[in-house]
Amino acid sequence: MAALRQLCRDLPPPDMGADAAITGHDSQLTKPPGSLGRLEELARWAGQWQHTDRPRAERVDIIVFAGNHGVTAQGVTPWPVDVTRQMVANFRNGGAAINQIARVSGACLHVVEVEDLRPTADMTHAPAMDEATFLRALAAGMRAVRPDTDLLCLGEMGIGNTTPAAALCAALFGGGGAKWAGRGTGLDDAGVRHKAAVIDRALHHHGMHLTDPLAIARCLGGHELAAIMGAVIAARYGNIPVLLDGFICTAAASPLALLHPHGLAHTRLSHCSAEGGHAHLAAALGLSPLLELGLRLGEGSGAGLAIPLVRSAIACLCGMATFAQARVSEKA
Ligand SMILES: O=C(O)c1ccc[n+]([C@@H]2O[C@H](COP(=O)([O-])O)[C@@H](O)[C@H]2O)c1
Ligand SMILES: Cc1cc2nc[nH]c2cc1C
Repeated sequence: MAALRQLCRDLPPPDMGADAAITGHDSQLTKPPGSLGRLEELARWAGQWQHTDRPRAERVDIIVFAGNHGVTAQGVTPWPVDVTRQMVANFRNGGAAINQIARVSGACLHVVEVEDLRPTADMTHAPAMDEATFLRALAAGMRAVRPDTDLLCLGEMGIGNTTPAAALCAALFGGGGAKWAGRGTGLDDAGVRHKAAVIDRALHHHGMHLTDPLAIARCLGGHELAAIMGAVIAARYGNIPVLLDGFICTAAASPLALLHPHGLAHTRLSHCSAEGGHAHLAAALGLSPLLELGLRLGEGSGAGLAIPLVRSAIACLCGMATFAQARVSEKA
């Protein structure tokens, strides 16, 4: 745990030389300054973290981390837990939404069954993971990041995982179960109230241990959430910008924001999920979503949909003519 904490404290900074070069080049391109809006910032972000003034998004990976959750014993999801394994098979057979989005976006999809889909402990009675399991799940996420990736999209699959995600948010940012519990895969109002009460019970059970972001991630998180955090850390050390997906994915990365003042600077939030807690979480982290499509699927779907935005941003930065090259007059 001490080594992990140090790794989080020592996260490398962006390349501000690349940033300055991109800003200079962008000002020469044949468009009114600022007219590409957030695309200009996206291209600069990619360059800062790839450490180059000519960023690329050719090799794009989408990794879906799958895991199961002991807290499903508390009736927090309307779906049977077997659906996690069944959906993993569906990903492998090409039949899920993310397979179609990955194909259209030109990304390579990888699926990782974290801890072989064994469930975590029920967080209302015990820490979801012991230290060894938490570190193993985190390391699985780190290993899944390929060093030659230009851009990494993260997603998850895990029946019941909106509950650990909401519990994590409540412990990290305050507000209790009622603020963070949402409908997930389709709970009704009574189901959401029950889920909020389950979260409050877990928070109460772990109360005295919940001051440290890593302890929170271990006691209230999940295997696939820990793996996502590992992947976000590995990407930072590997100079790979990251697109986060929905509520669970963002919650999984959140401990890093409290362990390092710029812990999530190499990430962008691809979209704002319809899961109620996601907008609260984006606000707490100061992240502004790229898309708002009413998605609440997970699987990395929102991250996959944002790939063309990053590609377009980079294509404009690297492919546009300058005023001099195109013989276009500059602003008077
Ligand atoms: O990405 C999101 O914001 C999101 C919001 C609601 C549900 N999900 C997906 O639904 C599953 C968890 O929902 P639940 O109701 O079983 O906790 C899990 O597989 C997630 O990928 C995902
Ligand atoms: C069918 C189904 C597909 C999913 N994909 C991500 N989470 C999911 C949850 C369910 C229930």
